[in-house]
Amino acid sequence: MTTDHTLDALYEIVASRKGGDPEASYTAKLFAKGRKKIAQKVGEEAVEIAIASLVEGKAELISESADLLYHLTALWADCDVTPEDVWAELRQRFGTSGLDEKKSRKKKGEM
Ligand SMILES: N=c1c2ncn([C@@H]3O[C@H](COP(=O)(O)OP(=O)(O)OP(=O)(O)O)[C@@H](O)[C@H]3O)c2ncn1[C@@H]1O[C@H](COP(=O)(O)O)[C@@H](O)[C@H]1O
Repeated sequence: MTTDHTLDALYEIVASRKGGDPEASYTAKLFAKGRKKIAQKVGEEAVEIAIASLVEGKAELISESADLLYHLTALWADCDVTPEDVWAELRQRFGTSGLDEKKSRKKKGEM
């Protein structure tokens, strides 16, 4: 099953930068620095989100969330994980009860 999601599109672009020119692309430079650096960035961005949610505004939370998702796609690509692997895991957790709830909310006009 494929999804049509901004994160899928971002992942494609980010993954395509692997082995690219570090002078031409921040993402290529990040891959060149290695997994430790990418993982560190993911950790930093997660902390920045936590801080933004507590003491900064909604705009900062959105901006930091975008930074985290970008670095997370880079970490997935470096580890040969695809967004679909993660969506499949989420769908499995969601289970049929989640799908039933979605149907029922749609019927009630809540979605
Ligand atoms: N979505 C992003 C994106 N989000 C954040 N960033 C970069 O991530 C960095 C995070 O901010 P920091 O302040 O932590 O950066 P920094 O201090 O320079 O980072 P380090 O020195 O710690 O590595 C910034 O330099 C941003 O430019 C991004 N860089 C690229 N993209 C997208 O990635 C794709 C590929 O872009 P290129 O990297 O230009 O090829 C494009 O679609 C871009 O839109």
